[in-house]
Amino acid sequence: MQIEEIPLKGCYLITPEIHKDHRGLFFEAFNQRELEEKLGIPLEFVQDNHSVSAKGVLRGLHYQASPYGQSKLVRVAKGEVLDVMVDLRPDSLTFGKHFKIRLSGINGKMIYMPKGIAHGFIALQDDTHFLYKCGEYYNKGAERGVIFSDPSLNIDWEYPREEILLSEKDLELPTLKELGK
Ligand SMILES: Cc1cn([C@H]2C[C@H](O)[C@@H](COP(=O)(O)OP(=O)(O)O[C@H]3O[C@@H](C)C(=O)[C@@H](O)[C@H]3O)O2)c(=O)[nH]c1=O
Repeated sequence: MQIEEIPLKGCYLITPEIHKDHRGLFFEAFNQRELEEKLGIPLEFVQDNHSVSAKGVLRGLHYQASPYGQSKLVRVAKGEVLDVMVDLRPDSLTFGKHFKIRLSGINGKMIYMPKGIAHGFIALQDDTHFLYKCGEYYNKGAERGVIFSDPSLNIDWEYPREEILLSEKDLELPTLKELGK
């Protein structure tokens, strides 16, 4: 697997080695020992999540409040997304900045993000399967989010606004300013 640090400190792009043959392909989606060695940090994931989205579904931007923050290792098993991370760590040099990347079942790319990052994605194909490991359990009371269209974040979702599908919860998320951040 290849690892590159992306412009948000502590976030990494992971490209697995994909073995193709006449039957199809094979790759290691998670190898704790190798990933810990390459990232230089201990990893302890306690929950695996799997969501399925239709084209145009936008989930985000989500995080859990301290002390329930979640590191995440995210990937797409089928379909494609534009994945977006926003740095909400108050002491970070890249606070308020975002990074986006296309993840797909074809490119197999993954992102590791530490806690303190708000995360979201838009599905670019129907029946997109998004899989992720979390370093902390889901905690309903600690769920937080920032509205995807926050003008101060200025994220180009590269998708027509009128075709974006959101949950009612995500439609009502606050801006960073409203959160007092
Ligand atoms: C996230 C989550 C949701 N749920 C439940 C709550 C709700 O009834 C249903 C759907 O939840 P949501 O609408 O919050 O699902 P979703 O919008 O897919 O939320 C996810 O979005 C992406 C971008 C993330 O990064 C994740 O951390 C998570 O916040 O599933 C769990 O049981 N466990 C979980 O870990």
